[in-house]
Amino acid sequence: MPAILVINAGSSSVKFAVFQTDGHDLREPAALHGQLEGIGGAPHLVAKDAAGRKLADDALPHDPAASLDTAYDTALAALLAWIGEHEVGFAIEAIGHRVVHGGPTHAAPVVVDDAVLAELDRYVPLAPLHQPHNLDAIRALGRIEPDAIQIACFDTAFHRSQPAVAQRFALPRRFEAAGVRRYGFHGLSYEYIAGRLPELLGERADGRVIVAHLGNGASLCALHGRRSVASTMGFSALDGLMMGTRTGAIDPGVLLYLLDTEKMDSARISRLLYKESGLLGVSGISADMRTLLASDAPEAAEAVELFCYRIAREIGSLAAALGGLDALVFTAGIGEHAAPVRERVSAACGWLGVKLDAEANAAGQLRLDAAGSAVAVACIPTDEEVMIARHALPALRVHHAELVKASS
Ligand SMILES: Nc1ncnc2c1ncn2[C@@H]1O[C@H](COP(=O)(O)OP(=O)(O)O)[C@@H](O)[C@H]1O
Ligand SMILES: CC(=O)OP(=O)(O)O
Ligand SMILES: [Mg+2]
Repeated sequence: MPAILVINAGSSSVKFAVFQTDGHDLREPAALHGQLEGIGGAPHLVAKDAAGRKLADDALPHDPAASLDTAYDTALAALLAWIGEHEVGFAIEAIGHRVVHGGPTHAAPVVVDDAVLAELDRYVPLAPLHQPHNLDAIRALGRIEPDAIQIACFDTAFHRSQPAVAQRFALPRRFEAAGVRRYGFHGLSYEYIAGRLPELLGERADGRVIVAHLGNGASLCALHGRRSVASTMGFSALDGLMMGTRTGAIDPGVLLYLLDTEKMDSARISRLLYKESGLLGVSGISADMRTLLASDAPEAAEAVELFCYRIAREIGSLAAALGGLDALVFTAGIGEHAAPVRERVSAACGWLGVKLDAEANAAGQLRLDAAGSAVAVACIPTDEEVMIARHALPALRVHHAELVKASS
């Protein structure tokens, strides 16, 4: 049975899914899906079938002395071997990857060859927490499965529909020409959510909608007509909301202070902004929302307070860009599971007409707005993997057609 393997590679984990293809169509949901965590440390594989039954919950063998490159190769090879053993008859036709940064050129998925890989390497400094791992996964699978077609699907692509004013910085124009502009991220997640809106919101789906993707990385996207019109993330995945370990938007004067007065170099500042700040930095306890919500420490409470405050302020900003608000949608790890965060953010957006149904919120239902709420509120589990597979299949067909044309 032909199939598409999807890889969503993070800094220390890889989410994966295998979708069967019937002729030209994708068979949903995924036949297999799961997560490989702890690469470079103690790798652990969890896999489930289409019905959600657990097929694996295993520690994988690892060599503590191995480099991260070797650890990635070993972990991905173990994953492929596991897929081969557990689903007899899958023939992986293509591998679809989430690649966080597609730069100014890529508004659609692309088949990866050496030239594309070299171009995507240039965006590593713009997304240092993600891009290297996305590209490592492509390289590792190129070594392990040299005949499979690999297709990159970009987090930035969905935002290319934004008006020029939303993508522009107030810098001299030569910087924009050099690619210094707002890109926006989490696009595969927003695209998936945009596709679910009609069934959940009816005619409001095409109205003014703000989606809050609150995971380890967090951002907001303003949708109108289910297209991205603005986002809180900009040039890099650092801008906008406070995140697990990232600052979000910060007064650029602070960076000058760190350089000039604290004498930090750029590598030190980068570590501070990407890895030591956010929920982790403010709480001094953890980057994990579950730990903070369960903690009695005042610092944990202050971190959660700031997280929610920043979201509410940025919702105000995007509502201004949209000229009002018809619906608010929560998604990703925190958005889907942390009812207290949804409650606080919604309460702070009361002035916009948001009124939450406390019981529906506590139960994590799909629709959360109370009777009489001027704004629809929803909680929709995101699915970046299915979005990647939906992009990869047509890209693969086009690639095959081009090969046939070239050889005739
Ligand atoms: N039950 C829960 N309650 C509160 N927060 C949760 C819960 N489950 C997951 N999370 C939060 O979700 C975050 C991860 O979200 P996820 O979307 O998986 O992130 P990423 O894909 O960026 O790694 C975790 O850091 C954790 O804080
Ligand atoms: C772009 C980004 O921040 O991604 P993630 O949420 O997976 O860290
Ligand atoms: Mg994520």
